[in-house]
Amino acid sequence: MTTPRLSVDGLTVRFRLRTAVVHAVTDLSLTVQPGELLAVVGESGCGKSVLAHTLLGLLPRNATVSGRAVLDEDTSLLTGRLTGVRGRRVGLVPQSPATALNPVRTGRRLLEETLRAHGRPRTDADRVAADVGFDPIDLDRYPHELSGGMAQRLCTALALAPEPPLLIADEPTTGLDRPLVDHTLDLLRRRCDAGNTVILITHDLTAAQRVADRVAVMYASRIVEDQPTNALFATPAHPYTAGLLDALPDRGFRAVPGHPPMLTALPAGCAFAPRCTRANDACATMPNLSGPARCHHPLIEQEVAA
Ligand SMILES: Nc1ncnc2c1ncn2[C@@H]1O[C@H](COP(=O)(O)OP(=O)(O)OP(=O)(O)O)[C@@H](O)[C@H]1O
Ligand code: NI
Repeated sequence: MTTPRLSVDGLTVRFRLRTAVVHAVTDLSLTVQPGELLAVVGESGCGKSVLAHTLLGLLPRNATVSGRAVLDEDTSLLTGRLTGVRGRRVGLVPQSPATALNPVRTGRRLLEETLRAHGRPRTDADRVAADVGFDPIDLDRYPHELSGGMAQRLCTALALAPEPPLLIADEPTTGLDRPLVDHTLDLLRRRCDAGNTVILITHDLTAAQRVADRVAVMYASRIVEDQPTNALFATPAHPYTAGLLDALPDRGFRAVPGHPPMLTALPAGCAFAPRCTRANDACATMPNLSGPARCHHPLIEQEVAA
């Protein structure tokens, strides 16, 4: 099975509530090549998990989706009929492992069922568990007998068991100690080095820096910057990206002042403008992508150095 390329084009997701519409993902485009590890970062509520669920066809009934998401040339992720294909080709490490695990099955049973469903021997269970740092002895426990970090690793093992060429890992290191965080990140990196594709959703920029080839920064439902990892950390172009980097412990520890806007009431122009020290009248209209960033006045290299 060759690894597909993922192309997302103009993806837009809305949720209808009784009195409002949530703009969860807006006009989002990206391409992930085979062997590439793309990190998607951004503050809580910016639409990262909705993006993941959309690619897996897991949206609730109050959602409407437009745009395109295609694996290879022929496999559209957004058509319900291709669920079987998707199940084998796209894996998800869910953000909330505790609620994702069937409570009446032991870890071993869950893992063996997944392996068998994908034509792999049950006897692989111990190895798949050990690979993610889950002690095979603990496979005989039920989900409620697992710590948050153990449930997290079991979910990672379940997502990897079918050996999906595209894995979307939504905050896969939550609840893990530093050594297990690094173990998980390195495991994802090795998958890419073997030719698979990974999308790592994380609020942890240090994690992204450690393993990602590219980083996409989301703000208020849109990608506002998309750059190779080294370039993004050395010369962020969007003021929001620069703000996220300034919040890192080794870079000044200054959080971006203010809060993201409500996704039910987004402004017509740049949604970051109210928090942006560079904002001016131009920001009342939505900026196009200029270079790597969607901004009317992106930072230039000299400013980043200053
Ligand atoms: N089923 C739904 N109905 C209405 N709104 C929803 C639904 N699912 C998600 N949302 C909203 O969509 C927005 C994006 O949520 P999402 O879970 O993608 O954020 P996130 O970037 O993953 O945040 P976090 O870092 O906290 O996980 C939020 O405002 C959320 O409340
Ligand atoms: Ni999320």
